[in-house]
Amino acid sequence: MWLSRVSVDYCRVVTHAELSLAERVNVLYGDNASGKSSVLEALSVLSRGRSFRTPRIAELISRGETELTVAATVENGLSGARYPLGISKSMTDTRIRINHADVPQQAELSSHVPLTLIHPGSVELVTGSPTARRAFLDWIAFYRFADFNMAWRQYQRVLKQRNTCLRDPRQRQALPQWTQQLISLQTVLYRYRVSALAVLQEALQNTAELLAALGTPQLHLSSGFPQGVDVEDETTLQQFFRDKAEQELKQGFSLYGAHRADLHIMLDTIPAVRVASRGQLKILTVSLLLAQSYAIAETGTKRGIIAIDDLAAELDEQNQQALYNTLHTTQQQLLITGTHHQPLKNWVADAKVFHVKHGQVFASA
Ligand SMILES: Nc1ncnc2c1ncn2[C@@H]1O[C@H](COP(=O)(O)OP(=O)(O)OP(=O)(O)O)[C@@H](O)[C@H]1O
Repeated sequence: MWLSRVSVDYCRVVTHAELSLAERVNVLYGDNASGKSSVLEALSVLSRGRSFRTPRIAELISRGETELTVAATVENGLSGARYPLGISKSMTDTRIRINHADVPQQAELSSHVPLTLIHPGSVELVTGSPTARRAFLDWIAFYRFADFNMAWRQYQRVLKQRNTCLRDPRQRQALPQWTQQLISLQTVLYRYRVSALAVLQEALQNTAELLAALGTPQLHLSSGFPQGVDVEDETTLQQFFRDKAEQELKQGFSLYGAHRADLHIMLDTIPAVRVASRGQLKILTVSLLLAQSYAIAETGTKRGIIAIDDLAAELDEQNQQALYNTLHTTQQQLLITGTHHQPLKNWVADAKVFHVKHGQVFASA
């Protein structure tokens, strides 16, 4: 899938923009604060329902306005289908439309916009908390496995109920029931994540040039239980939760389970965050995110959308060249932003170029 047209209304400094995109490479250049990232944030809202810079929608809506809207035309390369979709978000309300019909859930919209975003803050994937890494892996599972989203949502619901039971003595009698449900879902989620990791590892081979100097990272999934606990064995988990009952009741929330899983990213058996330089962390992050995009794109049309905000940030010329070589061989639709300096020169030659100026977007001739 790729986007042939995108329109953005009232996203930060961008009050209105229309972009007629190229199927492969699109470059958005402009001065600092001109609105390049705002356009990518708008795409992030379309794909994931939120920005990559803030969880607060109020910060995203242009000052003085009450609602932002992002609309696009999706082209499905394989089936030849073309259809519009869009999302409007106010402080209190979200409206989603796909092919002229109202849709209640963001997940449905996300499934039509397989976007991977790479931005200067992305490095938190390696350096930050496990939350980002779980979401990273789950995003692959979401696109690759049809029933993953249902299982994931069910898990969130069960976890919430179980935490209420742990916290509130009046609800305590329902604890065994929610614990059992939580146990049943452990295996399901764990297996999805193991499969997502396998897909990711295979896709990572496509980023070999980028990783040449660094070596391929070792990726290990931890289940959210102490090492040695077999999450695929219900009896083991039942006994485990019985043993931990006192500890969990004391804390008042669920201390173990898929919501505590992590994807450990290692270089030569040491956590990457402890050995890699800042530039190397960036290379590693970019490789992982590209692999994520390839993993997602393997379904259906074998295409996805990759948006890279501020491509040049912290990459030396050799790594920029390696990134260029890597991306050049893929089928993905690319949106790349940067200031109009040296780093974009590689891309501009075969790209559709947009100039972003004071929140307006102009297609270059
Ligand atoms: N809610 C808002 N309404 C209007 N303008 C906003 C809002 N939030 C932020 N801005 C302004 O929008 C601009 C943000 O631009 P953006 O981050 O998209 O720029 P950019 O072209 O990516 O810049 P850079 O090259 O520096 O990364 C800033 O000037 C910021 O002050």
